[in-house]
Amino acid sequence: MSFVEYGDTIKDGDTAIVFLGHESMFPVKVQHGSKTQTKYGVIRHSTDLIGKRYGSKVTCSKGGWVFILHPTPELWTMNLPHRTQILYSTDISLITMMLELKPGSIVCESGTGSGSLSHAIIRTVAPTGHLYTVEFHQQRAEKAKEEFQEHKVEHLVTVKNQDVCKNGFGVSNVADAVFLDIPSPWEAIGHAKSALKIEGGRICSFSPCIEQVQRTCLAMEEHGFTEMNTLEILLRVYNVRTISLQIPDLGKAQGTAQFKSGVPLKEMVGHTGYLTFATKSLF
Ligand SMILES: C[S@@+](CC[C@H](N)C(=O)[O-])C[C@H]1O[C@@H](n2cnc3c(N)ncnc32)[C@H](O)[C@@H]1O
Repeated sequence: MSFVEYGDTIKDGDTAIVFLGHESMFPVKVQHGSKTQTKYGVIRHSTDLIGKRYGSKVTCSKGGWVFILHPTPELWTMNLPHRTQILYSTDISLITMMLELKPGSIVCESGTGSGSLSHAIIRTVAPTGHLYTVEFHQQRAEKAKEEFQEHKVEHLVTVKNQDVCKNGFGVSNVADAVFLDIPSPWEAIGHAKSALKIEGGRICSFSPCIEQVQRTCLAMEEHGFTEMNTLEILLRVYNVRTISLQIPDLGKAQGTAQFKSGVPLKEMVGHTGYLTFATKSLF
């Protein structure tokens, strides 16, 4: 198993996703001799997991069953241990598209945080690209490194434990794209410009507050970035329901009829943050 290559069977040392339902799943580190408790009973790694195919239905000790899924960056985002606020797949998908990331891209990111975005970037730029990710909190940087090793993507990522606003990304003129998710991104715009390729590239900064966006835009302008654009993405989820409606009284039919209808959820995830994109141009 690796987060960038699909493996058919579950192996000792893999990170697998135990899927109990859409609202209930968790990651598990597969280890010979280990056991995992679920509400359906125990899963014994040696007999129930190792050697089974990913996607298998596994019966737990109390007779209930779960699916064991191959990890993906999307599942990891939904299940990872939170050490910070994280970016979710809705924002990540826009970031990936607007930064024009693809296999082979070189990307700089700060801060690493819980590694949610990092895993998605790594999967996109594999097998020939690279992510340079900078995190000034020592334990977070170390934990991220450890997870990248466990997920067998360490050859695609370099973790640096330093302050990006003071020391930058540790690389010059190599990046196709730079992503910032830090409280004062305007202090890192100069370093982002130096990390980007001489001939140009894309930058994105994520900030929850509009005042941060204003300062970041001013800094981007000062450093000659162009095509500046700030977007906010809101996800509106619809439930498909069967509803009953009164039949209009046109003289014949009476009563109610049943229809399928798409009904938006009463509550939706609100503002996460503003995404400011810009281009480093040669001129
Ligand atoms: C909100 S989290 C990033 C979450 C990440 N995007 C994810 O999806 O998991 C922000 C991180 O930036 C780090 N950070 C803040 N300022 C920094 C700086 N100047 N240099 C490096 N890291 C910084 C924090 O320690 C924190 O871990």
